[in-house]
Amino acid sequence: MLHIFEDKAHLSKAAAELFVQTAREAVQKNGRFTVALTGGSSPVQLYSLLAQQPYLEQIPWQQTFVFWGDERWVPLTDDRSNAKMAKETFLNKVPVPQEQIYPMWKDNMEPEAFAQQYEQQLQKHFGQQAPEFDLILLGMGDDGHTASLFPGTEVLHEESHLVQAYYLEPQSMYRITLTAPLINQAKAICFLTFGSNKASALFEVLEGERNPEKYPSQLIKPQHGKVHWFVDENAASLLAKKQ
Ligand SMILES: O=C(O)[C@H](O)[C@@H](O)[C@H](O)[C@H](O)COP(=O)(O)O
Repeated sequence: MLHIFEDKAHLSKAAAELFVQTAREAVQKNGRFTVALTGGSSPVQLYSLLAQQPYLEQIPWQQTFVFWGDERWVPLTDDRSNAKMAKETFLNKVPVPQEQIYPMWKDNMEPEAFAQQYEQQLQKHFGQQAPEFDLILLGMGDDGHTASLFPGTEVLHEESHLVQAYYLEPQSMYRITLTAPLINQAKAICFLTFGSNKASALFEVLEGERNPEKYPSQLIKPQHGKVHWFVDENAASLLAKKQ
């Protein structure tokens, strides 16, 4: 479902409302809310809103469990860390129990072994139930990547694992990512996409020919859940169908 907003401020406010509503419904139904966060610059405004009223008091923080959609394999003190950014913008300011926050990093561990451990943590969290996140937030790069699902990478074909680590040659670093089959089990997914630099990729992903190898965001098609594209007018400028 496509939602076009005037600008980043309106988009972020609507995303905060979606976060609140999804969290409250999940807790009402299942007693807890499980979310995967995105990194990058797109969610910064949303995250700071979540730590402010009225959202702060509307979110059931005690029942919230926080995972990440992807991460750069860097320590939690590194400025490139998605976990560091989320902690600074909201997690350190809200009453979510520390032990319910699962950053994608552990000192003195290899990324591949860590990815396996993260997968086990997810399996433990979901127990007998299918690993369905209540909400996964995603960004999209101007090359059409999402999470750490980059064009032309092996991980795009992963079918058996929930989490993968791999070396991303062009960036000379390891990345950890939830895989597309896991993301697609989510009950709700929300892409945060704004700026004219995203317009061309957004057009290709939503209205272009199917080519997920080149535009990995096309892989994101939830089996049972909903996908919300929260975009601003600049990002939507090349779309023919505006709703
Ligand atoms: O950076 C990350 O952690 C994510 O891997 C990545 O998928 C991100 O969401 C997009 O690159 C969009 O980034 P921006 O929000 O900075 O445009």
